[in-house]
Amino acid sequence: MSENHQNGSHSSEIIQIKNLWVTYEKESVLQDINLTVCDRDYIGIIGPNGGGKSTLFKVVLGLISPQQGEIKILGKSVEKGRRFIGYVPQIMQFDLAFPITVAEVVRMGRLGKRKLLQPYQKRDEAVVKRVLDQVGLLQWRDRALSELSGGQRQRVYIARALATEPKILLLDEPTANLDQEVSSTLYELLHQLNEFVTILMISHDISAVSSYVKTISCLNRKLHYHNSNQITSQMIKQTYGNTVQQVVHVPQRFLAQHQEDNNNA
Ligand SMILES: Nc1ncnc2c1ncn2[C@@H]1O[C@H](COP(=O)(O)OP(=O)(O)OP(=O)(O)O)[C@@H](O)[C@H]1O
Repeated sequence: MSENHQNGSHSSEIIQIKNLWVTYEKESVLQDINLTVCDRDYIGIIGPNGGGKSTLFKVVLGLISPQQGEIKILGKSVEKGRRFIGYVPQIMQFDLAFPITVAEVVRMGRLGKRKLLQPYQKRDEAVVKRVLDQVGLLQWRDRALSELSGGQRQRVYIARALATEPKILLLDEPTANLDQEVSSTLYELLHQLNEFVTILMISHDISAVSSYVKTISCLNRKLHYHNSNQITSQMIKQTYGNTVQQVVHVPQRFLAQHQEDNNNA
């Protein structure tokens, strides 16, 4: 069963996941995951700690192999298709004492585009300039990474992912440790990038997610895709298995009324 686009609103399929199972030490962390991601989708993936969100990204990136199931990226195997993915991991551990400039970090995104030991080409520099401009940091290109704020650094890592010229961006908790205002600016940036790139974003910040993404997937070992960005109390209970306020502290005003909630009212 395909988990999304049952309305047939999009055409080109970017990622297809079918009957995917991942097991660590006899414990199934991902159970029969089915998901179709289409061009320019912007999917927020929410779920409890340990629900398998990062594991899902790792399988899509080919960092771990599933026990069962199939993944296609632009119709290709993970091995061939992952070059179309730009990845922004959960916590970027850069030693800020290391003397590296913003442009040098972003240029790392071009490493996979060159032959070993080949110097950077003019085209690499043009891409670095373009993506720094896209994230609003062109004037910071020669500054040391350590001089930037947390929000600006996150933009640098997004620019590094964009420098790979991806069709898909995977972001794992991009606003972790950022305050609300900086997070909002980052979500605005992602909204702009979504005009030309498909986005899958893991977040615990479910009230923000519902404001910015197009659709939501709830993952707690099993995946439930919702063809809407409206979060209902039923979705939260289904995913977190408990009452909403106890588990995720989401203000009631962010919860859309589910059809059954309305019927029961
Ligand atoms: N390499 C591993 N070996 C064994 N168990 C693992 C491994 N990686 C993850 N796990 C376990 O798999 C489960 C899912 O982990 P995962 O990191 O995918 O969850 P998550 O939803 O991303 O969690 P969080 O929101 O806390 O980041 C957890 O119980 C975790 O302990």
